[in-house]
Amino acid sequence: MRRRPLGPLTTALRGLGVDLRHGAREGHHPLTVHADGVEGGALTLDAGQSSQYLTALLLLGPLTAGGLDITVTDLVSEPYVEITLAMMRDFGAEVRQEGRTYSVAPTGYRARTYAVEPDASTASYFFAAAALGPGRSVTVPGLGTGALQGDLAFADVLRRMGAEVTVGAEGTTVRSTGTLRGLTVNMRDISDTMPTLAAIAPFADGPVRIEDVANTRVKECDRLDACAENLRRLGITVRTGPDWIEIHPGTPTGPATIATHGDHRIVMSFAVTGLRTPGITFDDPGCVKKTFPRFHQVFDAFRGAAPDLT
Ligand SMILES: O=C(O)C1=C[C@@H](OP(=O)(O)O)[C@@H](O)[C@H](O)C1
Ligand SMILES: C=C(OP(=O)(O)O)C(=O)O
Repeated sequence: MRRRPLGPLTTALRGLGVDLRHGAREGHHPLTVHADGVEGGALTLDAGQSSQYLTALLLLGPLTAGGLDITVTDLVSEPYVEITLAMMRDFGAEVRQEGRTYSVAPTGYRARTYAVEPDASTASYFFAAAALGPGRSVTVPGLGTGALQGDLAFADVLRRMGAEVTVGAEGTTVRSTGTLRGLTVNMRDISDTMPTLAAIAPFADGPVRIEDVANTRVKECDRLDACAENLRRLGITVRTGPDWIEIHPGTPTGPATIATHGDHRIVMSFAVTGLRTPGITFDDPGCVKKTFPRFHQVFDAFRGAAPDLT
């Protein structure tokens, strides 16, 4: 967490009169906030490195005294803004959007019962495993046409690669067709699934090039470098640039220990590679606890399960 850049959010909060002090390095955790409510007002924000600067401020908006007007100059991971706005409205917030300006009224929130969708980012590992085949199909119920999460679009990427994908009102099914094509894909909106795609990319019949994912370099680890490092350990040819990765077809070869860098998504992604690569182990398998503490048990059961899994 100490590596993660927070500067734009810090600047915005200080501009709103919040007394925020960083404990070690300016613009990084840890931090201390002394506050007695926030008056609100207008601000300009660069969310080109993380949508979480914007969503944090949006969530604050209803709780300010006078409301917030936030004008965004750049933005990544836009579906996370959409899901935040939808959920805020479900809890009684009023947000207007005109172009790149979000105006949040000081309504407060109303408590209610709320059903949380199954996690689409986590589903990506099982969808990717289904696309790898052979003869596999995976259905995730409760994650279908009405889903709010942008990461469900990962299923569209698998469709472009040749998998059979059905998104219905009740859920989503991915089925292998025996074909996995290479492609060039922009993952700016769905970058948490970049490692999932990288991990199955060697099995495609042509290069897989993933573009516009610079912000994956400032996640739990530098995910572009971590994917490249681990694919190379498995004997795969990989090229990377500031915001892209290109993975060439090949047969990943173990045994190999995946360098996880403490990142849950690196473990879960390379577990999918492990379905077709004997001898993959992890230097820190337990780091999946961030989002999926029982991942290894569930994935082992999946590995041995019937080919049609719900
Ligand atoms: O709002 C959120 O919970 C998230 C927003 C995205 O982050 P960035 O906008 O920082 O890319 C996403 O990658 C992250 O996993 C979760
Ligand atoms: C929460 C995640 O990402 P971030 O570190 O961007 O919050 C995640 O990868 O699940």
